[in-house]
Parts: sequence; structure tokens; C-alpha cells
Amino acid sequence: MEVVIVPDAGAAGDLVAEAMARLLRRKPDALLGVATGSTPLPVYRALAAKAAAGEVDVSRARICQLDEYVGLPAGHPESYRSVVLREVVEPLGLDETCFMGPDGSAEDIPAACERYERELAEAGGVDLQLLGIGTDGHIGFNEPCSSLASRTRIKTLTRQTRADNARFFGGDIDQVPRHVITQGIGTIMEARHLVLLATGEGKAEAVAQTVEGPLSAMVPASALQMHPNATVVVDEAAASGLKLAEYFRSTYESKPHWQTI
Ligand SMILES: N[C@@H]1[C@@H](O)[C@H](O)[C@@H](COP(=O)(O)O)O[C@@H]1O
Repeated sequence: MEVVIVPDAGAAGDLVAEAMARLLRRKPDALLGVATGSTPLPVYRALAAKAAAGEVDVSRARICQLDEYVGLPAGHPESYRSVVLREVVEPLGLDETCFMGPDGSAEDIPAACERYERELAEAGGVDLQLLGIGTDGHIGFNEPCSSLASRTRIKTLTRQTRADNARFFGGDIDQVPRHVITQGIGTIMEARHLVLLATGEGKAEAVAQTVEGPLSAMVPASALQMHPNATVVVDEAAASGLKLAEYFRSTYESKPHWQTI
């Protein structure tokens, strides 16, 4: 696992957007797995700016979703499909045909989960999966005690996660769905490159447990310790609980120029 500490959220966004741009220059139809939440927004803005400036051609990029609320009506502005269309697909000038995600409004949720697993496999797998992290260490919507081998399935949100996400639903926790579909941890681990992005002091404890704690289903993000190509990008605030922060800084500074995230 590589840990990169950058000064702030803007620098983190630039760094991850550049990693995505480099991937697209090498593989123009790369499948980019995107995350929702506030943390990745600077990445999407920076990537769209690079595309607008002609620094990278994103026209053949493919985008896939990590997770989705169950039961929101199709087109609900806070469904993750709507969020990804609004924050990623449209700013990149792509259309919906490049985009896949699980159907949270399906009648048969288990069948929708299986269908999404099949679609990801048929698309050749995810090249780069961007992840945020919940304050409880969740990735996607894999709450603590999710199986580290889990596949795409329905999950029940913890009260903490629903409280964290209430800000997207007018501050009313009762409006936040209780159930979600999420790529499983086993599914996420099949992506060729995992990039976990965390900014702000509120994520410091979860980051410390992910990077330096034991591998544990209690901290789903700690599964990244088992991935051969995982990068954790954090700002100074989110890095504040890391015992090895100095080591991570020096490793990154002395990195050979050909070795990039
Ligand atoms: N399912 C999403 C996660 O994918 C995201 O990482 C998390 C953190 O969001 P934020 O970046 O807004 O803190 O929120 C939700 O729970």
C-alpha cells in the first residue's frame, strides 16, 4: 500500500485526476470506478478541467458506480446514479451509454446485484477504482463486519452512516434510505488499481485504522492492505493519526520519477 500525504483537498484532487488522466492516455477506454460523497468532487472537477484544456481525451472513457440507495425513485436527485451523472458523466461531456451502475429501484434486488456483477465482468473489470471512506471505515457501503470476500449485494446502513449522509437529504435522517446495493469488498478488490481518497480531520481515525491497524472486517477499508496495487491519498488533516506519517512523506519525496501513483 502506498500512502501519499498532500497539503490539502485541492492537491489531493489534482493528484488523483492526473492518475486518471495518465491511465486514459495509456488506455483510452479504461473503466473508471467512481465514488460518491463530497471527498471525490475535486477529482472530478480537476479531470473535467484537464479534458476541457485538451490535456486528456476522455471521450472513450467508461464509468461505473460503486453503490446505490435502494428504493429511491428513478431520477431522484440524490440517487447515486443521478449524482454520478451530474458530477462526473456530464462534466466530462460523456453520455449515459458509457455508464453502468446497479439498479436500486429494481423489483428484484438480488437479481439486480447479480446483473451488475456480470456487467462489470463483461466490461473487463475496473481499471481504477476511486474510493472514499466512511467515518466508520466503510468503503462503498460495506459497513463494519461486511465479509471481506463479499460480492455485490444489499446492505443495511448503520445509523452513523445515515446520520453522516443526512446532509444530502435536507438534514433529515429519516429521508436517508435504510438499504443500499454496494459492490462487495471482494468485488472492489478485483479492480486493478484502488485509490482511496480521504480529506479532513473527521477521517483521521478511519485512515489510521485502515493503514496501520489490523486487517479486520470491523474496518472494511483495511482490506486494501491485501491489494497489490492500492494507493491511499490523504491531506494533512486526514493523515494526522498516522504514526508513520514521516516515513510516508519521505518515501513519496524520494520516489523515482517513473513511479507514479
Ligand atoms: N457510499 C458513500 C461512500 O462511497 C463514501 O466514501 C462515503 C464518504 O463520503 P464523504 O466523502 O462525503 O465523506 O459516503 C457514502 O457512504
